[in-house]
Amino acid sequence: MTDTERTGAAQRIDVVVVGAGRMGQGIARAFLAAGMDVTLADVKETDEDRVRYRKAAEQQVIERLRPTGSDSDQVPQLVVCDRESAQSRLATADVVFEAVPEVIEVKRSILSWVDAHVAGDAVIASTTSTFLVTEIADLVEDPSRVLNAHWLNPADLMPLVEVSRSDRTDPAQVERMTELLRRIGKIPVVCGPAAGYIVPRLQALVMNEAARMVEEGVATATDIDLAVRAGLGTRFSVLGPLEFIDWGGGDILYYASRYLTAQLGDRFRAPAVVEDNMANRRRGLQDHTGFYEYDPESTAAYQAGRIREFEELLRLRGPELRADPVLSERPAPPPESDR
Ligand SMILES: NC(=O)C1=CN([C@@H]2O[C@H](COP(=O)(O)OP(=O)(O)OC[C@H]3O[C@@H](n4cnc5c(N)ncnc54)[C@H](O)[C@@H]3O)[C@@H](O)[C@H]2O)C=CC1
Ligand SMILES: O=C(O)[C@@H](O)C(=O)[C@H](O)[C@@H](O)CO
Repeated sequence: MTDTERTGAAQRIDVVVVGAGRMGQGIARAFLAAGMDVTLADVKETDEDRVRYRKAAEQQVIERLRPTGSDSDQVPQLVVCDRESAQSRLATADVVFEAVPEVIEVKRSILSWVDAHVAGDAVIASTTSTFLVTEIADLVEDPSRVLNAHWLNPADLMPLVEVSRSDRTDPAQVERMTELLRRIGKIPVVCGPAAGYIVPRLQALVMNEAARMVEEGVATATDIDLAVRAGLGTRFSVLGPLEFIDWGGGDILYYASRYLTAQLGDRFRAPAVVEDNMANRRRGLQDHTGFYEYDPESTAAYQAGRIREFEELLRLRGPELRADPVLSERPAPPPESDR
């Protein structure tokens, strides 16, 4: 496809998803829901009944598809194909999402196969949760067209997609990917080749700390989950964590981190930027500067806007948060002395 064709408002973009499992199906659904055609390629070579596998994958994509957000009357087309048919699809692809298991040998073999068949100017995106884009880039001949597109699960529902690029990724390919993601209603963020992107890195700390609290008997799993849904999660869906440092006060985080470090250990130590902001009176709203700059003239309006977002969120989510828990907890094992 030429650049002129590509820049047209309603231009067709050939999307091929390689790997028809949980993420591949979700990604396919995200494109279909936005009114775009998609090819979902099942490329595993095996004696198993892959015809049946492909039929099941197709059924799962279609069954869970919600009404399309597109204005077009045209029904988007899903093609679920095998390795052989995928080759011709790759030859005309604009964008390829690799969604095979998180095993580097499998990624290597599939990406090298993709590389051998894909159109010369297509962008190749890995959905890997862990491998750095710098490692993925080494698996194809032209690293300038490689990036990671980390969709969150469930891929069709979660708005965020983290796009991770290496120094070798062509910025134009990053732009092309973020544009495409926006076109299907996703919210892309761009990050460098650092382990854990943004979300897995943050959520691993939260999830491990929650598990640790169960282990230590601090609270029940039900109460910890409710505390996150009604507290942390509710707040962080309106105010990002850095915005909340400024909102609540960088001084509070500075003091809290010292206390928690003394009580619970080094994993709570604040980074230098928090100490530095404290020392230089960049404590957020109160100093009109912190991680963000605040114009005193418009601060009240900004705060009122965020409060309205809270109210709207609670209007929608309040009843679910107050409902009885839907899960029953696994009873804690007896103490070792009783076993
Ligand atoms: N499951 C999750 O919650 C998330 C997964 N990811 C990432 O997405 C990628 C795909 O993960 P899932 O969809 O969960 O995996 P999955 O196991 O559900 O699907 C993998 C697909 O690859 C196929 N496959 C298996 N072995 C193969 C081989 N040797 N050659 C070619 N195809 C093969 C399978 O038949 C299946 O269609 C991974 O890199 C994973 O880390 C990213 C975010 C969340
Ligand atoms: O947030 C997601 O959907 C994914 O990033 C995952 O769950 C990853 O597989 C990882 O964060 C698991 O801990």
